[in-house]
This record gives sequence, C-alpha cells and structure tokens, in this order.
Amino acid sequence: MTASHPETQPTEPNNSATPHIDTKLVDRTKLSKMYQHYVEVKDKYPHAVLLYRVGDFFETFFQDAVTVSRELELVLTSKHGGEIGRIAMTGVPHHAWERYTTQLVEKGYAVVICDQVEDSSTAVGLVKREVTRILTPGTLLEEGMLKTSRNNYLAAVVIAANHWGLAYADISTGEFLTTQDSNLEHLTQELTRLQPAEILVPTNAPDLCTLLRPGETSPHLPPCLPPSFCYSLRPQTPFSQNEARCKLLEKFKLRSLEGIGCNHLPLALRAAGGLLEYVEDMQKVNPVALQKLRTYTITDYLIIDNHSRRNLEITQTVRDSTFHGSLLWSLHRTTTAMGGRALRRWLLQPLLDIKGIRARQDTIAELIANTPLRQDLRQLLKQIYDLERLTGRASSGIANAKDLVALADSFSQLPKLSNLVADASSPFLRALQKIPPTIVELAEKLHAHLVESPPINIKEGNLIRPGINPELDQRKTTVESDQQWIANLEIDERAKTGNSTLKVGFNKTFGYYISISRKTAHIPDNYIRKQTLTNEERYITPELKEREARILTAREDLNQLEYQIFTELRQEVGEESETIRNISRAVAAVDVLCGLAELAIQQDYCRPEIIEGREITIIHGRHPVVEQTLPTGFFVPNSTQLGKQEKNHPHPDKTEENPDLIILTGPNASGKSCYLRQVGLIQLMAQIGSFVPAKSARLALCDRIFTRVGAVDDLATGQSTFMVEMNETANILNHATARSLILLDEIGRGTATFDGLSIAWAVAEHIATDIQARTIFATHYHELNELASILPNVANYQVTVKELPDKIIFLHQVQPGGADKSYGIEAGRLAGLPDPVIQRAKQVMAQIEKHSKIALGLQNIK
Ligand SMILES: Nc1ncnc2c1ncn2[C@@H]1O[C@H](COP(=O)(O)OP(=O)(O)OP(=O)(O)O)[C@@H](O)[C@H]1O
Repeated sequence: MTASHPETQPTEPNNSATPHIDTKLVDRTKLSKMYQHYVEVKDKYPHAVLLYRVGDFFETFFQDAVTVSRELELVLTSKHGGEIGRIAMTGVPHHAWERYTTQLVEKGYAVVICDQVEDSSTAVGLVKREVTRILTPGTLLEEGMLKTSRNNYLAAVVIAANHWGLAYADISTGEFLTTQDSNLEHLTQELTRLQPAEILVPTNAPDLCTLLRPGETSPHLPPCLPPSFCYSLRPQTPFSQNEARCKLLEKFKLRSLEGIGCNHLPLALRAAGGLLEYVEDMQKVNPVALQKLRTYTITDYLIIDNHSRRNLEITQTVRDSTFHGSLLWSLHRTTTAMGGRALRRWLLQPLLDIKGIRARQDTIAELIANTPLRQDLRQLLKQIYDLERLTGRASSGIANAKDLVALADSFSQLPKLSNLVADASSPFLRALQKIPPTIVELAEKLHAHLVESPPINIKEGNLIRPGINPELDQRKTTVESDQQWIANLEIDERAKTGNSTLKVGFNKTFGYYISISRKTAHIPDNYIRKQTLTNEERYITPELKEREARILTAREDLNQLEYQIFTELRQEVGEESETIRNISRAVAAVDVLCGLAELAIQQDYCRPEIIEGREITIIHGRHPVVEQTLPTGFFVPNSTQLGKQEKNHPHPDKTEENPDLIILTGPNASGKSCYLRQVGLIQLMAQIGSFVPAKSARLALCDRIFTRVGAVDDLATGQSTFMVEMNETANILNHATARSLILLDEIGRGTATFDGLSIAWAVAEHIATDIQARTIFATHYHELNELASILPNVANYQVTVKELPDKIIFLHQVQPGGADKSYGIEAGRLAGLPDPVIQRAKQVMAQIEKHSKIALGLQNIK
C-alpha cells in the first residue's frame, strides 16, 4: 500500500535526484525545525526504526525510510526537509501502526514510536513529540502482536567462565524468573525450552543496542550461545552486581533479596537486574507490572535435553514442525488462553516433586468423579478472557475500554466459579473458593462506569455511562441541546424562507452549513456564501458558526473528561494486577486440569501410582498421539516393566525382577520406535500430573529422559548422521543417572556393521552395568540379545509379526524374547528389489550367520 501525502513524490534511492538518506551525513543546520528534532531523536536510537508522527501518518525519514520501504514493500517517496532539499520518506497511516510495527518486529527490528503529545490544532509552533513506546521482539504487549497460545519471553544471560545466570520475563503476563547454573549445556537447554523472542547479552561492544536477528553473528556474542535466537547487545553497567541488586530492591520494595532466593546467586541476580532495567527503558510511559522475581533451580524439574524434546515431539512434530501430531496437540483440551499457555509450560517443565504431582492428580480425579462440576466449570471458563494479558495492558497503560469491559465480564464470572467449587476438596479447586472482594467490587465499578460496548478509540468519547460524573452529564446535556438547536435549524429556516428543499449539513472542512439549490432566487441577508457546488450553494450564518464553535469545544472537553475518567479506571485495574494475576494462575491451572480430566475420560486414561524408587510398570500402555490418529481400537496396547529394585530397598516386592535394560528387536515398521516413545511420553505425562494412556501404571520419578531416535544429517552444523548419533550417545552416557530413563533407537547403524555392533554392545553394557539407568534399546542387531544371558538386569523383548508365504502381518505386540531374524531381506523383497538380488542376499546372510561367533567371542572377553 502507498501512503499518499501532499508535497511528496515517489523516488528511487539510487537515481541522480536521490534525496538524503543518511542522517549522519546531512548538514543539520540546513534542516527545518521538525527534521532537526527528528534527527535528535534518531541519534538516541541509531539501531531502531523510528516512526515519527506527522498528522495522520507515522513517517520514517532518511535511512529508515529506505529500510521500511524495502521491508514492508511500501513506496519510497521524498519530501522537502528545508534548505537541505528533499529527504527520503516512507509513511504508514497512524491508525495502522500496529500492523506495520508487528511486521517490522517479526523481521527482527526494534521500533521506536515518537508520537505527538499535544493537540496539533492548538499547539503553538512545532507540535510537541515524545518517544512513547519502544517495541522489540521481547517487549510486546499489544494483542495483535502476540501469539495467544504461547508466552513471549524476554531473557537476559550473564556468563562467567562456565557459570551462567539466566533471567526471563513475559511482560505481557508478568511472569519473572531467574536461575543460575554451572553447566553451559543447561543454558542452551533452558533457552531452547523457553524459546525467548529476544535475549539480552551484556557486552563491551562499541556498537551497543544492536539487535542481532536470528542467525546473525557478532564477535561480541559469547560462542556458547545458540545462534538461532534474536540477541540484543547491551551495556554492562545495568548488569553489574551493584546496579542490578539496587534495581531489584527498588522495584520490589525490598530490603534484602534473601526472600527472593537469589541473594547468593550473583549471576542470576545480575541477569534479573539487567533485564528489569531494559524493560523500564523500553516502556517509556507506564511501568510494566512484573510479578515478584522467583528463583528456580533447573534440577528441581525433570530435565529433557533439546534432542530428546524434539524426538518426543512434545510441542511440534519432527517431520514438519507442526503442532498437529505433537503431544501438546493430543493433550490440548483447555478453554482459556491462560490455560493453553500453562499446559505448554507444564509440558516443558515436568515436576520432580511427588506431592505436587499428586495434588494435580487429586484434582483431575475429583473432576472425573464429578461430571456436572467438570462440565459446568468448562462452560464457565469459556467466558473468561485472557486475564493475564488484559491486566498487563491495563497496568502498562495501553488497554482500551473494550479490554476493561472484557476484564469486568471475566471478573463477574469469578464468584460463580467460586460457588461451583465451594464443596470441592482437591487443592487446585479449593484455591478458587475465595475470590478477593476487591476484584468483585472492581468488576461492579467497571460495569457501572463503562458502556456495554465501547468504541476502540478511547479519545473520542462514548465510553462512560450517564450518572457517573455530574460535570460530564452537564457537558453532555449542553452538547445535546446545541445539537438539538442545529437539528431544529433546518425546520426553522425552511419555515422562515419558505424553501422546502433547504438542508443543514456538516463536513470536516467547513463545519456546519446551510445548503440551498442554486436556482433559489431569494437568499436571506444574514446568509454568508461559503462554497458553490454544481447544483447548490452552501452558506453559513454567524449564529450557526457560534453554535458550531460551542459544540466542537464542548465535545472536545467532553471527550477529554471521558478519557480522564477512563484512565483513572485503567490505573485502578493496574494497581490490582498482582491480585488479578494470582487469580489468573489459579484459573489457568484449573483449566488445564479440567482439560486433562476431560481427556482422561474421552481416551480412557488411568491414574498412575507415583512411587518412590526406580520402578516403571505400565500395563497395556498406548502412545497418546498415535492412538488418537488411528481409528478407535486399532492401536495395540503394550506393557512395560523396568527398574530393578535398589539394594536395601525397605519394601522389596515383585518389581525386583524388572530389568533395567530391555533389548528390543523386531522388523522394520513393526512398532519399535512407537513403543519407545510411548514409554517416554507416558512417564512425562505422569510427571506433569496427568493421567496416562494405560490400563494401570506404577511409576517412580525420572530425573531426566533421554531419547536417541533415528538421526538425520545435521546439515546446519555440517555433521554426518553417524557423528550426530555419536554426539547424542556421548551426551547420554555422560549425563544419565540411575534415576534416568533412556530410550535408544538404533545405535551404530551409520558405520560399518562390526564397528556399529561393537559400539552398540559396549554402550548397552555400560548403561546396564555402570549407569544402571532404566533403558529400552531398540536395535536390528539381534546379536545384542546375548547380553541378557550375561547380565542379570538385561531382558530381551521383541515386536512380533506373523509371517505368511507372501507377506508379513505386523501385530505390533511387544513380547518377551529376542527376534531371531530381522526380516530386512523380506522388507527389501516387498519393496521390489529384483529376485536375483534377494536370493543372493539370502545366501550371503546364511554364510555370515554360520561363521559369526560374535556373541561367543564377546562372552569370552568379559
Ligand atoms: N502398538 C501399535 N498399534 C498400532 N499401530 C502401531 C503400533 N505401533 C506402531 N504402529 C504403527 O506402525 C508404524 C511403524 O511403527 P514404527 O515406526 O514404530 O516402527 P519401527 O519398528 O520403529 O520401524 P523401523 O525399524 O523401520 O524404524 C507406525 O507408524 C504406527 O502407525
């Protein structure tokens, strides 16, 4: 689209009449006053795109005009900038600034909004303009710029040797957390879990405040940071321990950081302080209401590294990165935006705390048992809007009247919600039994003040109900009576002049006028001609102009007063943001649990028994996603038993026989990978407190879940399939503990058979004897089955098939015992390999099997 301006002409940046496009090169003394101011502002934000309000447009000039024209495909024009001549310009209509800004921010630009802060019609001299907002990917608040289903995190990282501090906040919801750790791999894992929209990094770079778009590099970026994020290079000072501590103490009105838990974590503290300072710097007009900082420890939660998270397809599929087909897709039954975001957070941060898991389970159990309660709650939750983000916008001073009405409507549902859960006994439902009276009062006040369906624009009146403010009512009456006078004018003038076609009209340029056909002969003396059209003459009278002036000023005063009342209301809401956000969190949790209860009923899930120890027993387990993509009853359930009891366990029971490591064999496409993932997903679901797809389950907690599933060449880092596989395996062997769950799908396939088999054997042996983690090892090397006869905690399982003369039927059943053949040649035949090739392959295999003494040999070297 093209913004059409008076006094502009399209231009090409490279032709001979090129207007000035670089602020640094222009002679500023030759710029007219407005451009001088523009350049002053631009000097402060050299790395951002500056949108500068001029009348009905937000304009960009000089180099920004070229950037915006290129990025948004708008026509580049030029305009006289004073003695200097023409300067480059691209503009967007002021009412559409959000749309264009969103596009710029999505492309990785920071955008500075410099708005008019006084009425241009009454301003004396140059209209006053100020920077009112700075928008960067991590500091967005506007509804249209954010994704409802996920948090928009801003993060800050401080690194010292291999120690690091990470703080992150979602300024649209108020969440604010910090942590510190001494393993750089954990930092990458946390960043990958959070997927921050922007990461702040303190540096000594000369070119500070640069925003590096994903993939862009800088020598000032620590090499340990993954390049796939958007980084903001920041000065060191706000990240220094002293400054950061003072900032946090001041913000949260504290005397010590002891209560927050980061007093002894200098890097966590520095990251949080630096982040806070940045947020304040970005939000020019109103401070953002962040919740009190919370310190967490990574090892308090189940750790799933990046590869494993990807392989388990928790939030998106591996094949095409879609939500459809992911675990989140299969579990998603929430009805509120807050619930949707919370479920995602829970899945990415499963618990290690049995009590916390049981509290969630108890709530799901109660909701399953009480169907009317569950259904009524889900109905009611649908009527609750995004409290977290609406409150965020209110406290940042950008909410409109519609937002406040949405908040009030949502608040009005809360007493009904607390009535519904009045007799509930589980912890999450009980949290909603008491709604703070201030919130109910606030809802009543908002409803009493604001009209039911207010306009989006908050500066043009029609927001406040009558009877709220006597002065407002008085002004409304005056405006209405003057408007009535004008409405009567047509009747009176028609009577006076005897002209039945006379009309009273209004347009923006001339205001009110009396319109008479040009054929009319007699015109009253007090009529002053203002405009001549083809068929009509337009007149004004001194009396009409006087009324008009009164109406316009009175309307302006009226709008101003309505705006003032509105902003006071908005501020009141902002002041309650902490209470509102506490409620939002409780509502979000109940929404997630209601959804999980609904899911458990629909899909026939069971409540897993969460126990101490190492046991994993799943009876008739199913893959939560694959099951939902197949017709009902098609999925073949399979059981799992893992986790030998620890020595000295106080309650020995039958699980003592559970193996630690299962060697799983079976033909291609029989269901090995599916089974492996199924066990991982059931364990993960159990640790977020969900019920699981199984007939029954007894699950001890896992500290980490590792998966190594079919590697693909990592072209981005130039690594071969085999190297990727070895890196992932090394990572597992170096970090797994006896409390971990390891799911290995094929190891050693990417190299020569004997190399591969040897590595696979050694890895399996190391896990079973040294690490003793609970492991399922799927493989086509059935030689590995020999391990079970050597090591007591290893067992063999196979996925069975039925062999018919001309085909194989996949039964997808996992049963004890090792497969004695891999059916690879059979699969080749089915795929259409020529018959002579198949026959020859069979001969070769017979020879190899005859001479192979691998298992025997390995036994001997033990
Ligand atoms: N328990 C099951 N019930 C029904 N269908 C299943 C089951 N397990 C797997 N399948 C189906 O079989 C297909 C192949 O499964 P999977 O990819 O797990 O096989 P695989 O043994 O790992 O094969 P490969 O060795 O070639 O990697 C899956 O896409 C799924 O649709």
